[in-house]
Amino acid sequence: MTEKEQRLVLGLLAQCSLFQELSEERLQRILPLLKFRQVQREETVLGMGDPSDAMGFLLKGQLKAVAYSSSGKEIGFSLIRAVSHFGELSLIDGQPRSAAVLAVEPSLVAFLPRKPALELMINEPSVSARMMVALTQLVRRCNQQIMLLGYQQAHSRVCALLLRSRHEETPDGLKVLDFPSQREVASLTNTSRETVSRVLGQLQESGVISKKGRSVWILDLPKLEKRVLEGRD
Ligand SMILES: Nc1ncnc2c1ncn2[C@@H]1O[C@@H]2COP(=O)(O)O[C@H]2[C@H]1O
Repeated sequence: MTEKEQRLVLGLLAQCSLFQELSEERLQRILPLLKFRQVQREETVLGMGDPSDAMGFLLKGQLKAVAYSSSGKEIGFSLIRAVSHFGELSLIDGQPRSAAVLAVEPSLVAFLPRKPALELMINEPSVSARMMVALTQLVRRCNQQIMLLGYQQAHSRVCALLLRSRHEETPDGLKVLDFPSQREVASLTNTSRETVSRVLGQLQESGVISKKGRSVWILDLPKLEKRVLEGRD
């Protein structure tokens, strides 16, 4: 790796929430232990049930944690956005991988082998404290996902996902940040891509949202909340 590449990777690693309080010198010591992998869209990064040999860091791109039903249908657990860690669960409990991790788009990942990853967590209190926060957030997101999947109508599940997404106030309405592609929305809401397209179309027609390409704005928040509760389809 050239010096320029090293600086680039260090800058990306420093953005990972686990490393917010680590010195640059400590991060530099991690660098030579990392194994990098460029992955293509839909490529498997971690296999569900595989033994844990490393912890991953998503430096660029987007991944998703999924499982498959007995009929082979993809069940989306969560999207993983750069820069963040993944593959921490089997590292901590020593059990097989709890989900498959796939690339949503071309991505760059770095793997820290199991032994140094565990040493880092044990020897760096800030990393273990931040890992606890990350695990707490994971439980919260899982609770939200359980609530979302509990809605009988796909319409409500898609509306709930819209509500749960991060928003930003803009003059055009509440902009939904990082709204996933219709394929990923379908996987996260346990429905088909066609249904997602239909629901978004209906919401747009009734003035609840507006859409331009992949960008979505919420125009009528109370109505969207009502749609979740109504379970309309
Ligand atoms: N519900 C979930 N939400 C977010 N990430 C998950 C979820 N389930 C599993 N993962 C991630 O997918 C990874 C699969 O391998 P691990 O079990 O080692 O660690 C897991 C987490 O990093």
